[in-house]
Amino acid sequence: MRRDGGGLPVTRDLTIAEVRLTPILVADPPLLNTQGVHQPYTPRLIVEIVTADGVTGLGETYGDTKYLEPARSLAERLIGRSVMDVNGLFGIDLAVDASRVEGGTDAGGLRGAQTADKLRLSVLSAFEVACLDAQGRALGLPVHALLGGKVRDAVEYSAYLFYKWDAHPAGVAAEPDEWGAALDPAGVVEQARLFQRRHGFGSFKLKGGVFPPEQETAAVRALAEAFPGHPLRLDPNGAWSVATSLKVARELGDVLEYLEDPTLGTPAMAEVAARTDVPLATNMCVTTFGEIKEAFTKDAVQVVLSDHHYWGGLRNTQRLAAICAAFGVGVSMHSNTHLGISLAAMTQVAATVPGLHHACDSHYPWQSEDVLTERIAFEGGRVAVSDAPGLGVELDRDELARLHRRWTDDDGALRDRDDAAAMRVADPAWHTPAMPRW
Ligand SMILES: O=C([O-])C(=O)C[C@H](O)[C@@H](O)C(=O)[O-]
Ligand SMILES: [Mg+2]
Repeated sequence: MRRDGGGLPVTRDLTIAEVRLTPILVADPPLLNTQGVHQPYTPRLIVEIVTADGVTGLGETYGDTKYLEPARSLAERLIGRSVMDVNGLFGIDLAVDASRVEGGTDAGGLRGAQTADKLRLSVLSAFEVACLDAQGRALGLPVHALLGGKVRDAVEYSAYLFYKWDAHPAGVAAEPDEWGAALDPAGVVEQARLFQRRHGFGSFKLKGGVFPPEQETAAVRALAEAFPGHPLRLDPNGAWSVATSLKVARELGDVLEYLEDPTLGTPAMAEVAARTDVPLATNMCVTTFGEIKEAFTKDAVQVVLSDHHYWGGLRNTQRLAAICAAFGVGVSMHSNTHLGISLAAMTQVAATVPGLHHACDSHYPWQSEDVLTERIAFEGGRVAVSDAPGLGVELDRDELARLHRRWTDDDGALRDRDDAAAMRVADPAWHTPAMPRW
């Protein structure tokens, strides 16, 4: 218990008095993936949980409409509960509209199967993080201490390379983009050099599934020549058949740290894994606890990329890491257009995971806008683990208001991320590709 200067216990009223939900639209460059291209602005939801004596905890999650509806219902039901009652939070019967999700895939297929429970957890995770942040601020402890303590002082991230255009299509309102185009091996290497110069990253992941595999293989070869000995990954988001996956694994086996989701679904991943020594990583076929058994018993994946948003928060991320350790499966982190609150949360939990042997993914360098008073810095590709109370970040209210105004001003076209629709602006004939594409 904290004590005041005279040694007396300080009592805190940790009852939740207010919950503020702020949907925002943040700038996103024209990054290409197998579904299409990123919209010029992407939705996020910022959660603030305020205690009776004025401590505010921050959380962040996906901001599409399907997340906002359950978030609003949850926010109302939290008033009067304690920020300490995180187990109780997960026990709240949070009804989500299953018809919106069941049988579908997440983000047009980039994040695996969508289920009502995964949607529920993706919402709850932001509230869990906000509760932990509030607890930490109230108790004067960093979130990692609330999670059992850090086992490292810095968390390594990888450069997340994308094929990209130099700008969004003509006529589309967008923020200036200083990265330039990357549409061939030379462009990819140039982008990697920029990432290394700006942030010191030592490992590189290329988002693939955009061009035929020969072109992407050539880009990874060019990276291997430019950065000899550095860990490299290629992630086509399931765009390849088993045969194509095996061909790429043969051609790049000597330079790849792992291949990420070369093909769709656990059975196909297991087939690939059985016939190559290249480790397979996933943020698509193992995205929920229910998917673990089949994948691990079939030895379909060797690395799971956790994402605290859809796995249901920081404590579930620790549980996932423990299960992976028991099965000898590696663990790392998936990332998706998140801002600094989530990067701080990822860093706090990653600091507590003992067997984290792979650099985590982060889109953060692509996000030119943030809602923090101070951006989080990568030094030598690492984020220092904050020991400040809570997540160790502060909200920039003016920026939050500005990005929220962008959301309210939007006619609804951008409030639900749709990479295929964004691609149709440039190519009206574009449709979501049938998988496997190659
Ligand atoms: O598979 C992955 O690593 C991702 O899903 C990350 C993102 O969705 C990425 O593909 C994107 O945003 O285009
Ligand atoms: Mg992936």
